[in-house]
Amino acid sequence: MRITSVRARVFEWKGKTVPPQGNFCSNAMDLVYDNRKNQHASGQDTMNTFRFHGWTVVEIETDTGLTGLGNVALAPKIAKAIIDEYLTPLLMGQDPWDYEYLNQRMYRATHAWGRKGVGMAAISAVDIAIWDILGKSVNQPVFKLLGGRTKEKIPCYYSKLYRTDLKEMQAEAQKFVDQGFRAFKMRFGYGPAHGQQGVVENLKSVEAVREVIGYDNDLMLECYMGWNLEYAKRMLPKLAKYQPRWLEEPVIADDIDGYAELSAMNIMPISGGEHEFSLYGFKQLLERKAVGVVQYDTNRVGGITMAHKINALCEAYSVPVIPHAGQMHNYHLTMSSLNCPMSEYFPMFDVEVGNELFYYIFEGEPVAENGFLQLRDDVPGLGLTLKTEFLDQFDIIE
Ligand SMILES: O=C(O)[C@H](O)[C@H](O)[C@@H](O)CO
Ligand SMILES: [Mg+2]
Repeated sequence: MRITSVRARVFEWKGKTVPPQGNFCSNAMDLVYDNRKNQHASGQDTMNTFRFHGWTVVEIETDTGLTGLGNVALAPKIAKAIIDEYLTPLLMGQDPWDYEYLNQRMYRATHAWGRKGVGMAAISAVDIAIWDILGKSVNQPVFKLLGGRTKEKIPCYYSKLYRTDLKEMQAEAQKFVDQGFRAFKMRFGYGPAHGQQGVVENLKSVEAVREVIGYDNDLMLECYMGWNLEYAKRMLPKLAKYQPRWLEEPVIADDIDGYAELSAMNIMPISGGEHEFSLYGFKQLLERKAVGVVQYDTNRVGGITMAHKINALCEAYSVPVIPHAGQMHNYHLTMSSLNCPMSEYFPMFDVEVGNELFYYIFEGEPVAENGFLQLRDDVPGLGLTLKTEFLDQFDIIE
């Protein structure tokens, strides 16, 4: 089998989006803008650089008539340029079954500038498309090529609960308790720039959500890189009584020592990884005991080939892997490893941050039932096709 074409298109959402309210989600930009209004000079909210309203879709064709689908959401236009300019020439005429060789070829060819961030995200999209082809070529779902079915079905956690009015957050939590979810991730709205008032607001929101979901359900807390070490050290003891399953990305991804210091406090597991890349990035996190839960995203970290290696590394360190975002490219990794206990799950909503956009582009994503997801044994490859229903709400950049 040989690769005959690589097509990368950017799907830019031009449909309705839900404008975030103030203090919607603490994030890495909070410390550098006017936070009293939770916005920066241009009047937009501080989360506005963390929007996923564009998505690059990769389609790889082979001489046997197969097409593989890949995707990347980080810096989609840049990812497309990297795929077109640097990766495609490395792939043409190659055998997709040489996926380790091809992953290494892309990783090493772009190593001078691409080993973190959008370089790895672009490689990820290509690698995911390659694995889609492999599954289709042997009429097996991708998870069967990675280790098979380790779970009858995949437990998943409801992920949203961005910081809004507390009653709204409680109503949202109740709605998904009623749908049978047993685990919930919420977002803080405040961080170091919001002072003691923000500390109080953060604690109020956790109290409010716990009040609804009780203590026989898991609660995870998302900071999205919006705190710093000093603030997190103050917050952890205050949060302990709420028994969170993990506290996510309290500091920026490069502050690995900060992660390690918070983990060493042993108050609650610290999770991270959605902004880390490559096998070596996770080797660092594990060796330095920075995280107690690893959350790479397969469409960022280097693709299925890289994620599969990281799954094995994490297993050796007894650190569970719960990939960022759910989505099919992650579900296959979770299904095929006993060290992946559950998946993140974003239900389909109106487009807000953009985690939901996946549903507007792809057909085939499993819908959670009673807090579980299912992957089918009889659907080859990733199990995705391109959706046509919302095409008119995208600008597509060829
Ligand atoms: O863990 C997550 O789901 C991510 O951090 C979200 O994609 C991001 O939107 C912040 O909630
Ligand atoms: Mg996160």
